[in-house]
Amino acid sequence: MVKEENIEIVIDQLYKDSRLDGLKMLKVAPKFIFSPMLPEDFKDVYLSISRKQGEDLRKLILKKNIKDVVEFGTSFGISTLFLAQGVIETKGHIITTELIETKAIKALQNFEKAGVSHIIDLRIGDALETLKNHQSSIDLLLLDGWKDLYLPLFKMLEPNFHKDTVIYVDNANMSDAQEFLKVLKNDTNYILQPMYDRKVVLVTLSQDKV
Ligand SMILES: C[S@@+](CC[C@H](N)C(=O)[O-])C[C@H]1O[C@@H](n2cnc3c(N)ncnc32)[C@H](O)[C@@H]1O
Repeated sequence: MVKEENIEIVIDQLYKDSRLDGLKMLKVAPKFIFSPMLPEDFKDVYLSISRKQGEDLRKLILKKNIKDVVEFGTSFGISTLFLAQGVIETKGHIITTELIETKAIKALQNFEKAGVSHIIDLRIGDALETLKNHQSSIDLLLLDGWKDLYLPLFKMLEPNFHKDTVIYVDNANMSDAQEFLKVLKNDTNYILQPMYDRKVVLVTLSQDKV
């Protein structure tokens, strides 16, 4: 049986460890004057969602009885653990994917410590490959990886959406997410709802179109 307190302990520990994120980012920042930010530049950085976002995601899962979750961008697993808190109660399941192997291995250890490995399928590699040919329907898609992949991933997984699917777009206020959001804004099939001062956009399907 999953012990809620074990998940909380692991989440607390990970947030403590992530306090050094700011410092680590400062160290690599000069590099980005000349070259684009790559996932491997952030191999030691959590880049996680906030605790408030995590707690609200859990509530969203319960409110909408979400069972099938797909996450792009596991990092060390903070967001996945919040998702797990929700789907434990709805008896659901999470597929999450991470490009950087060392991060994924740490995330797997964190899921083990929290006692939630049995409900999480972590796929190591490029999300466009690891989520290819996805067969089952998706209740919640969490986009929290590199922004240039948001649109191709969204298009690839769109056939798996249903009328109540929720797409949670994190870091929606970043410049490289704007092209993706523009496409969705112009698509009458979707409704966009900004949250947390536009850091997040929640996308749902227009009910008159489904
Ligand atoms: C913002 S972080 C995710 C944070 C995590 N969701 C959390 O809240 O704890 C984004 C992650 O996406 C990963 N990533 C970037 N490009 C990817 C790709 N093509 N496929 C899978 N993961 C990728 C990065 O390595 C990074 O760890």
